[in-house]
Amino acid sequence: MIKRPKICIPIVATNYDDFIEEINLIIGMKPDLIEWRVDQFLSLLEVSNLTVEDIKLELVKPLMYVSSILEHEKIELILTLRGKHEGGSAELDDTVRMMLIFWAMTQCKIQYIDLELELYDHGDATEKDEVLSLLFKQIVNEARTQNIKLILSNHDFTKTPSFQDMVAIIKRAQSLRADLVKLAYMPSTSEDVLSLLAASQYGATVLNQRMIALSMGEIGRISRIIGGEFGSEITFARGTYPSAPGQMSIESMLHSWDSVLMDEI
Ligand SMILES: O=C1C[C@@](O)(C(=O)O)C[C@@H](O)[C@@H]1O
Repeated sequence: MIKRPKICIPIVATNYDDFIEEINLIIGMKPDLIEWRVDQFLSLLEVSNLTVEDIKLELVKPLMYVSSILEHEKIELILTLRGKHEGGSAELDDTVRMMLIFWAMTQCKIQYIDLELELYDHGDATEKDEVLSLLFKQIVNEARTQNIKLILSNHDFTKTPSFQDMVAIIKRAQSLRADLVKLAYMPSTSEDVLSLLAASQYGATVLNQRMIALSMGEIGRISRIIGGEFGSEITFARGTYPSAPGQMSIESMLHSWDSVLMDEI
């Protein structure tokens, strides 16, 4: 029987009214998880002119709303405040971003936090890097204390790394105590999709690492349906708007699984 991963739908609203409308629509779609893309929510604000406290004020209402309504609906929440260099939408400094993530974790019930692995692994040891590494460790510790699952992620919207590079990324994230490692890449060829799935399976079976693996765009779409067979535990479907190229509606996803299962062997 084909293994179905959990389905996550992202909220990509850019203001509070749209946010409320979107979340209620998405709840009606009955996903297993909802990802709040906080970077999208902040994307129309001049965040570089705001203090961290100002940004917290913008976030507090939607944060309380999303966490309480999802707890009531028994849908899990992934909080993502992604950096620009990995496809995020807000012009936020990495340090501010990490401070906001940490703060959000202390405000309400969140089940998963998504952090780019790159936030920890970013080359030269400058003073700023040290601050970032410290904040990274604080977030990891807070996640442990509160039993929030830590997703360490890596994205590339232009290409797919080699199989060896993907395995190295999984091992690195594993050494930083990731609960789940997420790989999301754009393929140029179908071989890239195969490599991504192979890396996911290697992570899940050989490295014993919980995985999420997505190949984006049109060629990659198949990975969103069959990823479960290759160890990927969560797939992303489109809600009101997609948060990445290639996302399908939840109905198409369920339909594709049903049609494979219903056809007798
Ligand atoms: O990392 C991912 C996966 C994703 O990029 C996708 O390809 O569906 C969508 C993002 O919202 C999420 O954070």
